Amino acid sequence: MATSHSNHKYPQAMEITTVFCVLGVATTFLFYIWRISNWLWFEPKKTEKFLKDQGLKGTPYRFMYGDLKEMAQMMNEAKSKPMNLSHDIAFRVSPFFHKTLTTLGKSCFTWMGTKPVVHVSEPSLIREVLANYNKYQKQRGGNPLTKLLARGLIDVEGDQWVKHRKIINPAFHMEKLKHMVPAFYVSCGEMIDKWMKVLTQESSREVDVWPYLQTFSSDVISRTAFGSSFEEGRKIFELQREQAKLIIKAANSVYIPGSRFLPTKNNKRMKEIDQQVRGSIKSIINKRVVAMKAGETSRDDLLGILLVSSYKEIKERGNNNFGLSIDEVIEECKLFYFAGQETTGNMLVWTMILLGQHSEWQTRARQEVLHVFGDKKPDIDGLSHLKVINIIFNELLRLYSPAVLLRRQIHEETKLGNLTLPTGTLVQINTLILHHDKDMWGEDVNEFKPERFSKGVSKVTKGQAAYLPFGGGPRICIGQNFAILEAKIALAMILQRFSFELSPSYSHAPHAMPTLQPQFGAHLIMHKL
Ligand code: HEM
Repeated sequence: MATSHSNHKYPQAMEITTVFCVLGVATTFLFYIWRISNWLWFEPKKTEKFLKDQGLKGTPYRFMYGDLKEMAQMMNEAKSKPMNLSHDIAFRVSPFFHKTLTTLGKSCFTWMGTKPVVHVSEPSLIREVLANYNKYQKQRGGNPLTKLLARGLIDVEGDQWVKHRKIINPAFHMEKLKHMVPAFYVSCGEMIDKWMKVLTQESSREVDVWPYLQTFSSDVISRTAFGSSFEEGRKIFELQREQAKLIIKAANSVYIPGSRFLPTKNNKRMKEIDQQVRGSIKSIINKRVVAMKAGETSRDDLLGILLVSSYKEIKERGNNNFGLSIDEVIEECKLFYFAGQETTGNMLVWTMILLGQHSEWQTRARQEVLHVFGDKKPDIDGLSHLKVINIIFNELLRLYSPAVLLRRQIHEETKLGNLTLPTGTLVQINTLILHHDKDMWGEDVNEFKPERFSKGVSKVTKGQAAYLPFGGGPRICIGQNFAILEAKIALAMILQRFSFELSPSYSHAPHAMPTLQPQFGAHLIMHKL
């Protein structure tokens, strides 16, 4: 009896267990469906309403991609042909943001996938965003593989940022930069020799100066970062360049969590490059550490200064946590390439293109260089007398700012002016669009007029945060002086030996990749002087 009773009970228990299992699976399934629907639809729609209710205009949220597809489509269209020779370039460089800000107003919102992007154009609010680096942090999320290009100072927050910035700062003091001038001479001398060779048969000839300037600015970083390990540095740079292309591709698509582990061709190559780059930098650092421990005096390259500064912090504070680990030093070295090479190369290429177009300014700049240095190498003291070149650079960095936008992200609900921004919002400052804003700069905004800066930057901007080629606030570019010094020396040396004008084959096509570059090169007619 007992047996038959229990036989009867077990199937019943099994049924109940099965029901619970099915219910459990169904609940888990529904939970994930709910979470995914929330992430892809309900949250963005709620945010859209929240922002609209505050009177902010914006693009309607579109499932999963937000505005990404339209952005890519508009960018491809813009890229498909050059533009006329005008400095009104924002519509080509940032077609989607330019169109949106023109139609919806300078303060509005758009969508990077599921994330809202609030565009900030009011100088007082820009100042607030840039000043509060703890509230407005660098953008997080997306494809983690994009971090393979560079982390380091540009990517850390809070106390970590304070620590890194303190250790790296000495490398960019004017006093230290002075020791880097010979590296600038050698790299620029090599570029000029190459142009001279191209021009051996004729006194003038068309040259696409863009690849030469890219090699110049990467050689400068290799030499100033690694000193005698320059050749190894060069190889690292080539790999980083390939990495940048793969990363731009990854960053411009919607990231499906976990997809970085898929063995796709892109993913595999990105990881391979990362290993090679890290391995090469590590071996340079190890050699240097061994040499330093053996009593060799530190070198005046960025790596040497970084190591000394890090050891000094550890010694003074008596704790390894105050210094940088080898991994962190590797990241800082990678960052020098990423942050310092392309930007400075771009600054120089646009300078040559603009001086090739505006010959009266080229003549004035050359007269100044010859007056200050004659045909001698430009020395650091003389550089401070280059007033014309100063204002040319100011105007150039306004019209053709290498970094076209700054982006931040908030991690809790935050008040900005009259707006309340929900957690996770991206805040975007469209530097290039701001630099081309008529209301700020006047009717002649799209003209190349260096004289507008003759009384200094703050006179033109009336002290407002409206001119941001190097960013602003505490996280302003650490390499600003380095870049200006390098650009001044290079331009002075070029002007001493060549005059140049735009070639008829030059196609005007400014393009953000991710920094502002001439898409079809920089074809100039170069004349030996
Ligand atoms: C014309 C040349 C350059 C331009 C236009 C430029 C532009 C910028 C901008 C706009 C930022 C701020 C980014 C942000 O706030 O999100 C920045 C940051 C930075 N730049 Fe530059 N840069 C240039 C050259 C350099 C050079 C030569 C180096 C180093 C060798 C460098 C290293 C850095 C670093 C490490 C940061 C991060 C600073 C921090 O977060 O504390 N830059 N740069």
